[in-house]
Amino acid sequence: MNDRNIIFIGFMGVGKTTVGQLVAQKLNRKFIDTDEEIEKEYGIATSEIFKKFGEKVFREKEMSLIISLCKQKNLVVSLGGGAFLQEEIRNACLASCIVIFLDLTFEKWRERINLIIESRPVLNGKSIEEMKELFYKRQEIYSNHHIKIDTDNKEVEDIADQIIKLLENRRLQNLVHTEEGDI
Ligand SMILES: Nc1ncnc2c1ncn2[C@@H]1O[C@H](COP(=O)(O)OP(=O)(O)OP(=O)(O)O)[C@@H](O)[C@H]1O
Ligand SMILES: O=C(O)C1=C[C@@H](O)[C@@H](O)[C@H](O)C1
Ligand SMILES: [Mg+2]
Repeated sequence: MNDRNIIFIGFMGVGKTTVGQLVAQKLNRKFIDTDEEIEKEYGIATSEIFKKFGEKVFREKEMSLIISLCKQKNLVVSLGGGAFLQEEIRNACLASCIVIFLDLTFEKWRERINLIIESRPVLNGKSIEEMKELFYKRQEIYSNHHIKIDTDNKEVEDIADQIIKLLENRRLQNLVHTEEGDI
């Protein structure tokens, strides 16, 4: 496996934190969840940060944190679901890291709403139709990725194993290409 950071992107609740943590553990890499890092810094939950300081402050923190993480190596990083809205973040991640998009259909995502609704301020007060609209609107920003993983009906463990296998295959392919290029 090369030393580039592995970055997880995707809509709120698709499993970036859960899968990212497991991938890091299996690869013996340090894991960072950007939401958790920002929460640690403020000592309060994301929804409280939004309420007290506003979304703009959260997004600025998100930007400086992710840009600095992109300068490091060997990390597994799960981004907040809205981080890729910022072009600078997208560009930095795509240029220096392996960006993995965890995809989930809206039908499967809606089965998870109860697990996440309380802690995601962006979903707060939205009707299911509004959430659906946001879900589809966000797909465009997630189309900026290196690897896409369909996660419908898959266990977290299987998703993590699939990702590790894929990364290993890519590494082997790159080795072959490099050797061919050297001849
Ligand atoms: N493959 C899966 N199968 C079943 N449940 C899952 C799966 N992946 C994640 N979950 C559950 O869905 C919920 C949301 O997962 P998680 O917090 O990892 O999402 P996230 O992508 O990090 O969201 P956010 O962008 O808001 O940080 C959790 O309760 C988690 O246990
Ligand atoms: O999709 C979003 O805009 C967000 C997702 C969460 O991970 C948090 O970063 C925050 O709640 C905003
Ligand atoms: Mg998360």
